[in-house]
Amino acid sequence: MCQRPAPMIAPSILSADFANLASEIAAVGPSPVDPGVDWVHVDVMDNHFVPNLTLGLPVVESILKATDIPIDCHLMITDPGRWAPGYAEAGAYNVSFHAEATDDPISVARDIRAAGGKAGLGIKPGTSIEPYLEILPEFDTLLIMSVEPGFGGQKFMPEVLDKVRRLREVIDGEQLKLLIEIDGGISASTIEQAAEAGVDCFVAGSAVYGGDDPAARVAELRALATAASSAETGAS
Ligand SMILES: O=C(CO)[C@@H](O)[C@H](O)COP(=O)(O)O
Repeated sequence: MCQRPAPMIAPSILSADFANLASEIAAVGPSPVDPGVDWVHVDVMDNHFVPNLTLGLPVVESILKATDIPIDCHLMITDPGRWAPGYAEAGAYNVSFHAEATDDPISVARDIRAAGGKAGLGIKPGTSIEPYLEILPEFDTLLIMSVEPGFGGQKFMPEVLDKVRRLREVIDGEQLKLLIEIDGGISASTIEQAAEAGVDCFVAGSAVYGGDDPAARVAELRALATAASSAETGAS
């Protein structure tokens, strides 16, 4: 048992109204029900790495001008070495690319950090984290996918929590400064088990933007994650 930082909530705008991104992001900012989300999660998909197409750097640049909330870019693209540093240069706080998309994750991570961003490594549900454990210090975030990347609104895959537990053990044992982020199917019914397994940052798309009160949904998720995480670590 050890104390961990308060759980972070990162709404995914994949489920927001793309014609009104500035107001959709403002809707999860500080409000009477919640202090405001920790990160806004932006899914960049290229229709090559995943069978879907979303948005790219020009839209991220506009989002960065529209909000002060740190932007968490999740690149579901081939050739991240070519594109990822540009998102960090533009001002994205965290830039995650996929382990399955490159043979040289260390170089990509170093280029993101050199461009001023935090570096994240995305891991698909079927990918083992074992080969990556020895390069964890190269990263600031490990993004564990709990659905197959590509679409919002899919069912949470609880089996990926074994990877979260393993990571938690290594991070705590080696006292690494690394956040575990989970993405896919996170809702009021699944967030507690993810928090108990050791997740730090929770991405939620449809659970936040699928209803008519995103701030209330964020507050609910935050309360559930905080209670479950505190029970697990023994924090009061
Ligand atoms: O990266 C992805 C999907 O590939 C996610 O960020 C989704 O946006 C999560 O959506 P929900 O599962 O929370 O609806």
